[in-house]
Amino acid sequence: MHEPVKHRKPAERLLTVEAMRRVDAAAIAAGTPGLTLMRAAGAAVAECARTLAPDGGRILVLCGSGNNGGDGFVAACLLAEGGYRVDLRLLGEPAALKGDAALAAEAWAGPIGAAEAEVPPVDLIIDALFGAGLCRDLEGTAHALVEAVNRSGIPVVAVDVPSGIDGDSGAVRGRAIEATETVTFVALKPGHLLEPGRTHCGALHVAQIGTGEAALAAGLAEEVRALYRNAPGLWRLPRLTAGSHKYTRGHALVLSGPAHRTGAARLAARGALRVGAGLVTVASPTEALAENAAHLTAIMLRPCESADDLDDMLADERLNALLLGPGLGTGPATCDLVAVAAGAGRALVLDADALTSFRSEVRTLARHIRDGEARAVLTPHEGEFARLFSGTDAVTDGLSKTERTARAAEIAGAVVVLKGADTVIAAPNRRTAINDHGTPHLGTAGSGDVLGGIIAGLLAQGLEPFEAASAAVWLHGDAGLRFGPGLISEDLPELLPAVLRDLAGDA
Ligand SMILES: NC(=O)C1=CN([C@@H]2O[C@H](COP(=O)(O)OP(=O)(O)OC[C@H]3O[C@@H](n4cnc5c(N)ncnc54)[C@H](O)[C@@H]3O)[C@@H](O)[C@H]2O)[C@H](O)CC1
Ligand SMILES: [K+]
Repeated sequence: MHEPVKHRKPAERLLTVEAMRRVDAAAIAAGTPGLTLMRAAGAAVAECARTLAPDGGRILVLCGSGNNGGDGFVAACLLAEGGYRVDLRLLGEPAALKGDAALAAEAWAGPIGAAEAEVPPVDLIIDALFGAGLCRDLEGTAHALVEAVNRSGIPVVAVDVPSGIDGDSGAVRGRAIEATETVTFVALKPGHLLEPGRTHCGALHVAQIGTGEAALAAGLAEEVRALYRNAPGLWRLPRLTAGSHKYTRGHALVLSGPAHRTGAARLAARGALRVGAGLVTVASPTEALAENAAHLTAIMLRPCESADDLDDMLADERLNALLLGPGLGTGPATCDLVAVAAGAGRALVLDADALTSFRSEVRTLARHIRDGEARAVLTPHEGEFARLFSGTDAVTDGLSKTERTARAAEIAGAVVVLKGADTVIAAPNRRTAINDHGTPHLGTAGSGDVLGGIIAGLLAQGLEPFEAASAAVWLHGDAGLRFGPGLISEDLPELLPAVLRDLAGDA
């Protein structure tokens, strides 16, 4: 059974590799020797190793020539002292060891073997080859050794980052260790949460190594954007008061597609209502009214044949959150509807067909949003993203998913939710959250429609776009985690009451 997340923790900031280096430097400048940090890092690795290896078991420690390797040497000393049979192998020449890593190596009394592309029969492997200093694809012996480790099926504890994973993007650089557990330091890096890095990490542990809050603040001070792990500490859901009633909880309007394509809008509308919008209306072409009416009860229905009809409807200022896209159909008519919706200056969610209709015309869409001062959230999956932002620098090769999403948000002048196993939410000011709270079972028809509705429902209740989008992605993921196999999108709105109850219970 999915355990409800205890929240009220402050938002978890992520550190880029560069920011981590600044944290290290600030701690050392404040008087903490680098070797002290390394000893604490190595001790955290050894502690994790003890939970995976049998007492007195055989442990292979693979060290690189940098400080990641230095952490490995420290862990090897502690494990050997603790009675484990440690086989330490170095990738590269001992002369290449410098600074703190060299000092850590000097403390190792055992033999230093040469790391080759083979793995002896051991109970556990510690991967201390490469960490934050990975700067190119693995090749040669390094590549072959990582392949051998992965083929061995032996449990692996990765130091800081699985070797071969880029700490900022989560990309695999040639080949990467498939770790059982990963011990990182001070804070998670984006690569620990972005795929495929997330999957390569296995269970994640963040160890504090004595850098201190002041060093963390110093490291974060120059961050070009605030990077977070999405969790309830990052946003606050609307709270009902005794005076709350349906007119104080906003009114979401969802545009429906034509007959036989109305289900997506209904899924979205149900999500908006379940997450707490006071009123939800589906605006539907006349020919689909009966089809929609047959399925709707608490959700109201209005005819809408054209952009003019929508314009007339939006004279009602109480319609404060709009969702266009699911099942709407692509083409000029949808572009006209989006232009009117954006021009009304409301909170606006654009998904699916509303995004595809502006393929490679994102600057036109951005102009509608800007001119209408709409508080917009775009929710593309990768395909819709590529089409919408084609021709812009948001789709430049080699960029991390966080960078692509932040650039897209700046270009669109809207919050962008780039959906996937690792969903990234970014605001035009580059504030970014990575969501790893979800399940592959959410990959089912209509799941994105429900997500759009949850965002619209939270916008209707007054949440700002970045918080509404981040909260909705997390709620959507939590609902999916409660159901698992057999999940279909119709289940998702009905799971929200339990999700909301558990969150409220933790207040
Ligand atoms: N506060 C902390 O987070 C601490 C982290 N520690 C550890 O330090 C490493 C980072 O150490 P660094 O020396 O900068 O780099 P690496 O050890 O990751 O890399 C070693 C070395 O390898 C070379 N290299 C890079 N890519 C390749 C490649 N594809 N093929 C071959 N060689 C490569 C490059 O020259 C690097 O310099 C961090 O991960 C933590 O584990 C501190 O120990 C404690 C504080
Ligand atoms: K590593």
